Amino acid sequence: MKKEVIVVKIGGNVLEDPEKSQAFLETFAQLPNPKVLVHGGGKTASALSERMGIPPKMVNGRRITDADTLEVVTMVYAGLANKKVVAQLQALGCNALGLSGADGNSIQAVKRPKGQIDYGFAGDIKEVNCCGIGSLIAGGFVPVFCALTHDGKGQLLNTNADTIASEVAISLGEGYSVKLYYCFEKNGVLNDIEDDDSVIRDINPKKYEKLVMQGKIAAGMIPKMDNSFHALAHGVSEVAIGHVRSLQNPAQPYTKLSLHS
Ligand SMILES: Nc1ncnc2c1ncn2[C@@H]1O[C@H](COP(=O)(O)OP(=O)(O)O)[C@@H](O)[C@H]1O
Ligand SMILES: CC(=O)N[C@@H](CCC(=O)OP(=O)(O)O)C(=O)O
Repeated sequence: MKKEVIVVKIGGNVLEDPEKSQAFLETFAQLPNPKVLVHGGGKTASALSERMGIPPKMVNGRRITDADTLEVVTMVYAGLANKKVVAQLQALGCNALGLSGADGNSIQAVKRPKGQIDYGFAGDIKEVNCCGIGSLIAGGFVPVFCALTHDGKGQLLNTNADTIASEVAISLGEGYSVKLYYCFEKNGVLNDIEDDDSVIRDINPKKYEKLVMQGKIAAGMIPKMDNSFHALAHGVSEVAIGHVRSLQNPAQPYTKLSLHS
């Protein structure tokens, strides 16, 4: 039987709030090893970008990353956000090791080709170095990835953190039974976004399509769901979306994804 590993993604909405962030990190630190954390930071990047006089531009939930924006996101994701998370985890006794996709050649990507929209320095993942990540895990480290990849020719690229989480989970599937958990500020995928008690417990692609058509699933939830189904279709054993409470206590409601009804 394959050994289990959990890949957890935490978004910028939780990280921005010191109390929520601390509560999440305490729960994450208590999860058994092996484990991997992927964090976002989009909200902090947008705020710093504004302060620097570079108005953030998002299209379909993805950031248009021109050269100036790439500098901002590199400072925020690989610097401020990653190092804060790592230091807090260390304080909780979790041997976190902060990484961008360039470190240890962990995640290579290609610059997204210009289509109708030019996303600039945004990267589509080409290859995850599962051996490298596997040896860090085997060495007792807890890899903590930020939302940056590289193209192998010296160029850093901005890559959606939900996508990094699903691709890292898929690559680890070669050696492990992988659980992927998207943790965010709500209780799960909601039937009514205003009602945190309306968690949809199970979603398959057919139900997802219907919920999108009804306008019940929108915005940042769409890439999260697409990444979730992609991970399930490529060997990840279990994918869930929910609040940190359900990571701590599986009896709490959360959304479980499946490919079949
Ligand atoms: N049906 C839904 N249930 C829950 N959240 C939803 C739903 N539809 C859209 N959303 C939005 O998706 C967001 C989560 O995606 P995102 O902003 O990418 O989060 P994060 O980066 O924090 O992981 C929620 O904050 C919410 O506004
Ligand atoms: C290309 C692209 O859009 N990258 C994202 C990466 C950060 C991210 O995904 O952060 P959250 O998880 O907090 O949203 C961005 O710059 O916003």
